[in-house]
Amino acid sequence: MATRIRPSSKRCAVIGGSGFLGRHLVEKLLGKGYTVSVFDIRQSYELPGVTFHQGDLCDKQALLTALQGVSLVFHCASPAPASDDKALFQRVNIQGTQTVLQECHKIYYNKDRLNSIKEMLLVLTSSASVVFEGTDIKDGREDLPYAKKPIDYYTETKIEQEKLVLKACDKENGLLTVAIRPHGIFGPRDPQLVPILVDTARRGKMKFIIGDGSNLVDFTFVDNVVHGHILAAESLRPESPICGKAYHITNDEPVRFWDFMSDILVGLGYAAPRYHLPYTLVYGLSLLLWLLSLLLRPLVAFKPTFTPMRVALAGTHHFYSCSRAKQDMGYKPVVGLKDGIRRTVESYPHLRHGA
Ligand SMILES: NC(=O)C1=CN([C@@H]2O[C@H](COP(=O)(O)OP(=O)(O)OC[C@H]3O[C@@H](n4cnc5c(N)ncnc54)[C@H](O)[C@@H]3O)[C@@H](O)[C@H]2O)C=CC1
Ligand SMILES: CC(C)=CCC[C@@H](C)[C@H]1CC[C@H]2C3=C(CC[C@]12C)[C@@]1(C)CCC(=O)C[C@@H]1CC3
Repeated sequence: MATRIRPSSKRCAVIGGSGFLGRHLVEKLLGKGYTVSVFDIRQSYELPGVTFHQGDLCDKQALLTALQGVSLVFHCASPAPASDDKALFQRVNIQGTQTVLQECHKIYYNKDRLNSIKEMLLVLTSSASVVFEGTDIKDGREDLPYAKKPIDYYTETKIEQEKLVLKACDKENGLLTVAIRPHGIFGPRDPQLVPILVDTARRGKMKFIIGDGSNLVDFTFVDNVVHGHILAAESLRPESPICGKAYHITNDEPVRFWDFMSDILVGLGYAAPRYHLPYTLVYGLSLLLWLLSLLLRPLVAFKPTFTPMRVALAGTHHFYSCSRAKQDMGYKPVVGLKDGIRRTVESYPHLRHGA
């Protein structure tokens, strides 16, 4: 019979802990004296103080094993937004999240009183994009309605996932939940932003600015996102105002999308984009390409670089207010944007021009 592990407030689980954000979160938690169970479909590193459980989020038994002895769960697993596999998003983000909620309930109810879990705490990594429909958002607050026409399957399922988690918050039944909505996470080891940007530059496609280049966007250094998650976890108590709510976590320094991209590109030795293209033209073309890729899918598989979502992200304003997080949990970014960009650029020597 498996040994029962007594839960401790310094033991937690990170679902998706092998990923970019997950690993940064795990490292910070270890530094704060937590021991961590990582649950992920892959194992990408080893660290003292971390127990790895390799498995799929939808596998109840595997998940239950990983959550033994834990009363704090961070859920930051998701398929990559670049995928267009609708079934995968539904399975992982919706069914997988339902499984997480069920297993959290099970841990709470199956506790023999010796375990003395007061509450199960669940911190979900949602996304500020749950309110983004492809049009400008300026200083958006958490009370903006969810996107009625989500721009892709990723966004569609992140909305459902957040609704499920917030609705499950139930003080009477010992499950406390909160959702963190980061935006544009960047930093060392990010598999998306810098690699996509550099790849686009290396293919000679980073010459153009979509629109007039004045659109303001939030980019959030990964340490700030981690800080927001840990603050949320440590503030999550039955009497706390954060129970069952969503919180924007950003760098709180909106920046022109194209200035941010140029700073990274120039920092890595590439030329900044210079020529302007009209936004509506590029967006229209991206829609056409996307439709074409769907129609031709049975014959040829091609993935357009310029998806409608990416063009919308590159050509509109989308920045969010963090005043709710500041007020309810004392959030303040710990790393400024300039410093974050410098640290990020330095962490990618292999992506420098000519490397
Ligand atoms: N990167 C960004 O800019 C933003 C990310 N987010 C959210 O942050 C979270 C983390 O994102 P990243 O670290 O950037 O992504 P990532 O792709 O680096 O990490 C996700 C992790 O989830 C794991 N995973 C995927 N499917 C799984 C499954 N079926 N069972 C178990 N594990 C599974 C992956 O193996 C991976 O390690 C995601 O929920 C994402 O939606 C939200 C806003 C912005
Ligand atoms: C703010 C935010 C939510 C960022 C998320 C990260 C990615 C969606 C971006 C990271 C690199 C970006 C990028 C483009 C679109 C958005 C990203 C993928 C372009 C494809 C937009 C059109 C171009 O001219 C090239 C860009 C390359 C980098």
